Amino acid sequence: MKIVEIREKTLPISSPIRNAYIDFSKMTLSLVAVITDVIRDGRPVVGYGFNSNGRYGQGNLMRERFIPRILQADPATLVNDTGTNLDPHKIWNCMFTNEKPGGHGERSVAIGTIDMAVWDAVAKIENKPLFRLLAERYNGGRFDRKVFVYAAGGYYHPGQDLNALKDEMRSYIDRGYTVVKKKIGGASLDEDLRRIDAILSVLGDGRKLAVDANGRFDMDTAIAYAKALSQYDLFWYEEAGDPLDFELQAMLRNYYDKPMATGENLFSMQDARNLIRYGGMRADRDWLQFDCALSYGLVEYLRTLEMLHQHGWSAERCIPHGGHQMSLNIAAGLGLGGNESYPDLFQPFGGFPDGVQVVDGYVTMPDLPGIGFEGKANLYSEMRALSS
Ligand SMILES: O=C([O-])CC(=O)C(=O)O
Ligand SMILES: [Mg+2]
Repeated sequence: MKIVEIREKTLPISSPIRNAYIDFSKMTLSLVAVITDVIRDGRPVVGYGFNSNGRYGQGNLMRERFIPRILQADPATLVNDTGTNLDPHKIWNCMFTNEKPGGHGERSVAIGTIDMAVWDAVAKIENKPLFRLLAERYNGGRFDRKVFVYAAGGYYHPGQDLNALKDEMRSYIDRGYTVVKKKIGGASLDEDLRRIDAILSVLGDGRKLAVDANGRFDMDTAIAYAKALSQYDLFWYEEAGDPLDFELQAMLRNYYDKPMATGENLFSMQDARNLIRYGGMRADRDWLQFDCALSYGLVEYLRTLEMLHQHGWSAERCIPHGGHQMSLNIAAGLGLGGNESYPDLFQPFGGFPDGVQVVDGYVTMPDLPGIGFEGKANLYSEMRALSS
């Protein structure tokens, strides 16, 4: 069997919101289809992938380097030993041919997106949900259909007053979420505290609220926020400083003993390892948000999980960024602590298969082959348009 074609289309996921660092008015993503010669129900098996919000579409890199490398390789070098399915690890090595180490950023997004589509195809060819396949291959068969999810929102919307912010947060709780997230650092500390107080008047408990600074703060500002946020007992304080400023992250623990989270902008196992080595993160309370779609895919994420294991970290401390069904499958199949979700943003890409409800902060994975995109009608219609 072999891959016959790989298509990419860059699509808008724009909205007028902003965090402390960027606005999303020009945000795009790459949608990828990996078309195989395996026929099921009269149609070729196609794997799909897309990159999460925050980095832009990567069609040029894919077309220049990664897609040609796969299509020019001898197909026999990209399949498993029995020749019955694709081997994501071999395909990853093929994509990474003639790439130097270090400098991860856009290339890791391009490879991560293709990797997602490859895993989707592999699980579809085995005719099972990806979370089951991952559990069988890498987790002694153990999976948990129930995955914790939290609602990420609380962006700076033009013209949104405190009452509208409260309504937004209430709507997440009404939809079954038990933890919500808001942005900080896009306003003054005083203004952010007013926003937090308003939200807590709805939630009633700091542990139901995470805050995310998107890497905006220098050391002094990160510490000032740490001191001010300490009063609330929050779910987490996320990405206070630059993602590669491990000293800032390590210093913060002297001012903030509640949970912190970071890692969504670390795009390789090596960068993740530096965070663990030098970032002062605490395995008993902090959270890691590495997002496979932005960081060389699941093949690399497996290396990251192995690295964490060697450093005494449980996979349960991982709650990936990105709000996609790929990480939902990884969470269910490999025992992560949960997954992000953006109930009203980045549609139709984010979210769950149709009919999947959030109940007491958890979703239950349905039995759809592959990642499960076919179960989300508005997403699947974009995917079909690319592959047909
Ligand atoms: O606003 C963003 O860039 C997304 C983000 O940080 C998150 O979901 O944690
Ligand atoms: Mg974030």
